[in-house]
Amino acid sequence: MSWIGQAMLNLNNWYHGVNKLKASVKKDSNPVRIGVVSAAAINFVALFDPVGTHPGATVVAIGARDKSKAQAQIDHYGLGGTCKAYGSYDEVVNDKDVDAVYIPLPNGLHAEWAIKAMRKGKHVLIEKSITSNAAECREVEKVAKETGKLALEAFHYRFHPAVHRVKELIESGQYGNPKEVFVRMSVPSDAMAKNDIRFQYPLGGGACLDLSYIFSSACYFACPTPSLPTAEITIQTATPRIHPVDAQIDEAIDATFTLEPPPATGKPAVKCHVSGDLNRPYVWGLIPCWIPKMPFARIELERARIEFNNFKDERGRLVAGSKRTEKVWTDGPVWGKRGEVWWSTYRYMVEAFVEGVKAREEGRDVERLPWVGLAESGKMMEVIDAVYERAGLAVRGL
Ligand SMILES: NC(=O)C1=CN([C@@H]2O[C@H](COP(=O)(O)OP(=O)(O)OC[C@H]3O[C@@H](n4cnc5c(N)ncnc54)[C@H](OP(=O)(O)O)[C@@H]3O)[C@@H](O)[C@H]2O)C=CC1
Ligand SMILES: O=C1OC[C@@H](O)[C@H](O)[C@H]1O
Repeated sequence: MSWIGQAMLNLNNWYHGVNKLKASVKKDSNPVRIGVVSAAAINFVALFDPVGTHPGATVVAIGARDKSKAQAQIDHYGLGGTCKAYGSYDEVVNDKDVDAVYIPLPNGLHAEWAIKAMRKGKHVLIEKSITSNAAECREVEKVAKETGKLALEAFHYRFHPAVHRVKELIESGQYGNPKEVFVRMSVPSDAMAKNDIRFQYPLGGGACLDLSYIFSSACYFACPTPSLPTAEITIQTATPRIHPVDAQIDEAIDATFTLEPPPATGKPAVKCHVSGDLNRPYVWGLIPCWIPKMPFARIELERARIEFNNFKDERGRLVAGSKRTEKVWTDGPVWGKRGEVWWSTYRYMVEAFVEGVKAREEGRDVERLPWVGLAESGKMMEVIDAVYERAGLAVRGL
């Protein structure tokens, strides 16, 4: 599945000449040294590519269950020289030359390895969904507090200036309060193997956890920041489409819920509708639906509608008010002056993570850094648990 993201990124990099630029990046004398647990398909897009243009970070170790797989990734992406291959995840979290660990494991293994890494003194960047369920997320939060380590869910879309601009338009009040939010995300038919990690219950499979952007973005747009962790969220409906070979797996999910911001915000409740599909059904049961559909968010306000196309991946896509289109690629209300037109959502995320790690190590506070706090990640896991319960499916990881 990650090959789609990789193809888009390669095109972007080719268009903007990013590969030449990577060759000329001079690393700082004290970069954040990142180790990776597993040779996951997403590693290039989410980490190797962004680190390639970041002077303050470097990838120093990859551990896979089979060492040759880690070595193959190092060779394939030209990380040799600075990056060690290990035949286990333990070796990565025990490596004293690793400052932070990126965790792109199946969702059901995130909590275990995030906790192990933090207990070994590492900061952690944890792929979405942060854990299998809310209880595990609370455990991650507890260990982050105990160890003083940073733990960040890799919700890359939240670091892009275009998303911040949409949020700014909503919160400015110029169009009134948000009333309804609709978010859709789907994957073309047959894009993933039948035994993909997303279709395995013991690994935390299912559309809710895999496409958790739909819950995260709907709630982010519906609730004034920073009150989301204390909003009242009530699931109205949750309709899964069950995977043909595993009755515990939601291959698709359609859910509605109301989000009531805390009374202190003075904001009214918002109706949310989210729809996620890991295997778009064949048209008339005959024709595979391979045409990519960009992730899409629509926010209905009292006096305008905002449509945000490709809200997840872009690179500054579009922000449309009632009758105009805005394109935002850099800077914005959260970053201030920062970024390049070719920075991916992941590049922005790595920018924030590295700055957060450096600040934590130096005992400094950072101002205005985009972030997804653990209280919010935990709240989203509560929503996903509740959707599973409402759908009559087991909460993952129990
Ligand atoms: N941010 C984004 O845009 C995206 C995020 N993701 C997230 O990244 C994570 C990984 O996804 P993706 O790269 O597509 O997945 P992959 O299947 O490519 O990678 C998962 C890795 O997990 C390891 N693993 C450990 N135990 C098991 C097991 N029992 N069965 C299978 N694999 C195991 C494997 O590591 P080893 O190398 O040791 O064999 C494998 O490389 C998920 O959390 C997913 O939600 C995925 C795609 C996009
Ligand atoms: O970006 C994504 O798109 C498709 C999903 O299966 C994947 O895990 C997700 O992060």
